[in-house]
Amino acid sequence: MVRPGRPRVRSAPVSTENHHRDAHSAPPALTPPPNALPPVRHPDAPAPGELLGSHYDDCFGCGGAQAHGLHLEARAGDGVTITAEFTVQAAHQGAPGLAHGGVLATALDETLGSLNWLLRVIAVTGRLETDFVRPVPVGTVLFLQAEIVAVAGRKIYSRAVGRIGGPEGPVAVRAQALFIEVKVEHFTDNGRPEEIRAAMADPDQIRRARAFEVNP
Ligand SMILES: CCCCCCCC/C=C\CCCCCCCC(=O)SCCNC(=O)CCNC(=O)[C@H](O)C(C)(C)COP(=O)(O)OP(=O)(O)OC[C@H]1O[C@@H](n2cnc3c(N)ncnc32)[C@H](O)[C@@H]1OP(=O)(O)O
Repeated sequence: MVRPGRPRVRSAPVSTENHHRDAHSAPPALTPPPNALPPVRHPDAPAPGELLGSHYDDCFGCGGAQAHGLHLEARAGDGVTITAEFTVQAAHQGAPGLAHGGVLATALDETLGSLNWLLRVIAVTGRLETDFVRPVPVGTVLFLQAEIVAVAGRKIYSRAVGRIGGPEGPVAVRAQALFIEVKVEHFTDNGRPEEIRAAMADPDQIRRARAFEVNP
């Protein structure tokens, strides 16, 4: 007799090969090609230890104007690395008392996005692969560390890790990513006109966009 309800799924053996992935075993789309080069820190990049500041006040990741945003603060590190922190708020829950996975992915995405500032390149996320290693309670300070691994033309290969509480805390999330360099027109051609108009009227925003544009 066939009973209605949830089908029984016999679980197949689970491969553990991806559990502790590093740059040497990245999936194909996230593996730098043979012609990739090491990243070069731009001479005008913020000094190690300097806060990067928000790239846009209304950014959900780093903007000050988003009440329920992450308010993530990123700081330049040595070489082409950054660190960042954000405190998981009640508005960021998925399960009771725990951070939503999408919010944690946002924190990784924002940290990796900020990292491109050290190259003085505007880039957007093409691919972001995230491992969720341990649950992150509300109230946690998530401490993120990110680095660019390699650059191939417009493609920027990077990775990040998020730890609970501080730089020595247990790993909660990891990510590998591919960012693609774009021109300012990526935003001006595609963004909703009212926000683009407001951004164009804001001298701070213009200055930030120009800083990217003069990239030699
Ligand atoms: C006054 C106004 C001023 C405004 C100025 C603002 C300044 C703001 C400053 C900083 C902003 C940073 C914001 C940070 C926020 C955090 C980061 C995010 O969340 S970003 C949002 C999420 N991401 C997207 O919305 C991308 C959507 N996707 C696209 O627009 C396109 O797909 C794009 C640009 C990524 C690529 O399109 P193509 O036409 O330009 O280039 P193709 O030829 O398709 O790709 C180039 C290469 O990349 C590979 N590629 C592209 N996507 C890939 C993927 N998903 N996986 C693997 N490879 C991929 C391709 O295979 C190709 O490789 P081969 O050159 O042939 O070797």
